[in-house]
Amino acid sequence: MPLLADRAPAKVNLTLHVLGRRVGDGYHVLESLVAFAGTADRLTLDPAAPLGLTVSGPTAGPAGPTDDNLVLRAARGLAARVPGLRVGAFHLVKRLPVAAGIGGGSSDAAAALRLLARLNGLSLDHEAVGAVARETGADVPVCLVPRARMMRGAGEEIGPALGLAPLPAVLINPGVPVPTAPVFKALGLAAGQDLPGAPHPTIPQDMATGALLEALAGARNDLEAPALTVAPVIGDALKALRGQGCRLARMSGSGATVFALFADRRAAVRAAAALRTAHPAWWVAPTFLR
Ligand SMILES: C[C@](O)(CO)[C@H](O)COP(=O)(O)OP(=O)(O)OC[C@H]1O[C@@H](n2ccc(N)nc2=O)[C@H](O)[C@@H]1O
Ligand SMILES: Nc1ncnc2c1ncn2[C@@H]1O[C@H](COP(=O)(O)OP(=O)(O)OP(=O)(O)O)[C@@H](O)[C@H]1O
Repeated sequence: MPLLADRAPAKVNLTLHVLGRRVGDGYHVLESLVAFAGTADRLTLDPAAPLGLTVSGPTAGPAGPTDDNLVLRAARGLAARVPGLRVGAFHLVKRLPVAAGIGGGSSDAAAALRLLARLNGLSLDHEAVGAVARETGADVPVCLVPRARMMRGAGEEIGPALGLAPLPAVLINPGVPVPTAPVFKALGLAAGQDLPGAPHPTIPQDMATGALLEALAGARNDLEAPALTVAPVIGDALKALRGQGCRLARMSGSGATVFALFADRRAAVRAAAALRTAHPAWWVAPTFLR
């Protein structure tokens, strides 16, 4: 059987409202419009070999020990739940920045589940696939079918694909890894506490881009302020994007990656070139979000 291959695109939280913090597991309750970039890691699966993983690519080192990789955690989780599951040897080409708020590890795990589902003729709606996605990380369920949609709860409630027009964008990571847990902690919510704030705008199916941009302007990322206390360089990255004549600039997830939306692809490519010249050490990616 030939190699199976898939892409693991970067996840971008176009909005991220924190509604409060749950009693019990202490996870935060969110409402987030999530979209996916063209920029991606790449994952292959060789079904002729035993379960394993090799990693190459520019961010293979920062992704940490191979045995702890979310690709293997997801694969082992699915094998434990589905008797007789066919597995294989994965190879990950890691390009996305790590601990960056763009869910690279989550998207890799979701790609592993898609490849195993394909190899075994399983539907992505299979109960075991959903359960393993939730166990592997809060962002994994939304990455299973990477199309713009709403995410709620702690990440386990996934809305339908919204059919938005692709948004020309630039992603920037200023090179500082920002782990997720300390950013949520810096919000300072006690278990059971709500975070007051204007409600999330409704995003209907097939929303026109102009109306979407208006809705996005009226929304926010509640993790931006706490992330700025953890990594002040995020402020420099936002300022650099805003200097490029974008329609909207905001942080994704728990940072440090920030994104800007542009009127068209040419404007995004031009801004990316200028940002690379001004900040050669930053990761800069012009892309479409969809
Ligand atoms: C910030 C987001 O990226 C937005 O999409 C996600 O909510 C985080 O997703 P993730 O990195 O896959 O999160 P996990 O690896 O499951 O959790 C990392 C840590 O973040 C905190 N966490 C995560 C998700 C959530 N809804 N509330 C939380 O408080 C918890 O302290 C947890 O220990
Ligand atoms: N395939 C993987 N890619 C990246 N990191 C991985 C992977 N597997 C395990 N990890 C570990 O997971 C941690 C978080 O990595 P990741 O890049 O997914 O964070 P993130 O972009 O902040 O995610 P999120 O937006 O979901 O919070 C890293 O510290 C890394 O050691």
